[in-house]
Amino acid sequence: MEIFKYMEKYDYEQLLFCQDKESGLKAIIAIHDTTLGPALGGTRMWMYESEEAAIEDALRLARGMTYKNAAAGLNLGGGKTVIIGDPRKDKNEAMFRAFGRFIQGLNGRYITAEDVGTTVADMDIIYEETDYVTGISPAFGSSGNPSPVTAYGVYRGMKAAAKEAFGSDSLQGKVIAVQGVGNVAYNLCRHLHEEGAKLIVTDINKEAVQRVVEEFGAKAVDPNDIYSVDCDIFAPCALGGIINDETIPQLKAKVIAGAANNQLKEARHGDIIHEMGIVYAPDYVINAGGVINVADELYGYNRERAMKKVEQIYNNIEKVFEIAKRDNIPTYKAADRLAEERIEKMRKSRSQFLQNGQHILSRRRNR
Ligand SMILES: NC(=O)c1ccc[n+]([C@@H]2O[C@H](COP(=O)([O-])OP(=O)(O)OC[C@H]3O[C@@H](n4cnc5c(N)ncnc54)[C@H](O)[C@@H]3O)[C@@H](O)[C@H]2O)c1
Ligand SMILES: CC(C)C[C@H](N)C(=O)O
Repeated sequence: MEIFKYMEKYDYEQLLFCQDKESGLKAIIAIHDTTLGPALGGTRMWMYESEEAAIEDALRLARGMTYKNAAAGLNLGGGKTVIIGDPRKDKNEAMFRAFGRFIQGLNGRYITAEDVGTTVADMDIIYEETDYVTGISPAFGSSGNPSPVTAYGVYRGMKAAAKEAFGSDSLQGKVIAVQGVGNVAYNLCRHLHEEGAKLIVTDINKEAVQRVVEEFGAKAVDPNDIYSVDCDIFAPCALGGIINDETIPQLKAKVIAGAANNQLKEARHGDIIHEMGIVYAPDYVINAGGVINVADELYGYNRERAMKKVEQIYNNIEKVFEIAKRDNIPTYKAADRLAEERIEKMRKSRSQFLQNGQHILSRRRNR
């Protein structure tokens, strides 16, 4: 992989390799763009097949956070970390403390939080070494696990997408196929069940499936069958890349709205579903609830204020649909336009000189 060539292509600012032999830490921090503010994005721990795969994932996810934060209206740039290792076996306290010191060394250019393979307990350890971490325990006056809030945002965005497709945002009686019923989707299923939706679910984890079957009366299907079930809405909440050449011909849903990051395998798949008349709620707009919630910690966490912002995901999805119609483009491109327009406006206004510009985190210290 030609790293500088790749960084230049998507205009990345910085890529850092962090190594600590004693604890086994091998982390890669990617900072994509800090035009809007410090880069905020989670830390993923995963058993990557190669170092190249880890670098690619860090870079791709960091850029995704730039767009997610911009489209959500946050004054934050985009970054992400990947730690190479098995989250079930390779974690230890010294590793997260060493990682916390590396973050501290960046002096606020990057702020971390949870992602796949990391937990609130891990963030609490990082917090021993640095202030630049969010998603820490409520015991510290913080926001805790972002997943239930992400789920609420997906629920709100799904309602906006239903309104676009069916003329009403009510999900009562709608058949919704949910792929993956982990941390986010379990909570999503609860909201959908409470509104009277009918759930069809799948997961490779049988216990997770059993829980939603028992608690929410969901019908279970095999993982390979979820794409072709008769449903109104398909909610991908497990993996990326699941909207692809193999799955698209199977889809019967009129709406795609779910939590998973990077749902389109390639951009052209967004064009194909657009041509088919499927209403697609772009992933990084609908799943921004978690980052909106943790970002509120930077102002001194207030749950009510954070949830009000998460409610706005409904309006953000509507905005995407408006841009798509205005410019006659698919919704995934409209989402990019929403984010890029905001970044460009700020880039221009930032050319003004500002003496003693305060860092966003200084507000947290002064409260
Ligand atoms: N947690 C958050 O706040 C958050 C925020 C934004 C985006 N996301 C994205 O949402 C998705 C879900 O996140 P999560 O925190 O719920 O993760 P999770 O690991 O708790 O849940 C994912 C579930 O998908 C299942 N799964 C994996 N492969 C599958 C397959 N082939 N078929 C069916 N099920 C499969 C897993 O067994 C697991 O139960 C991820 O893509 C994540 O990146 C999460
Ligand atoms: C900051 C985190 C809550 C980000 C979350 N993992 C996401 O992908 O949006």
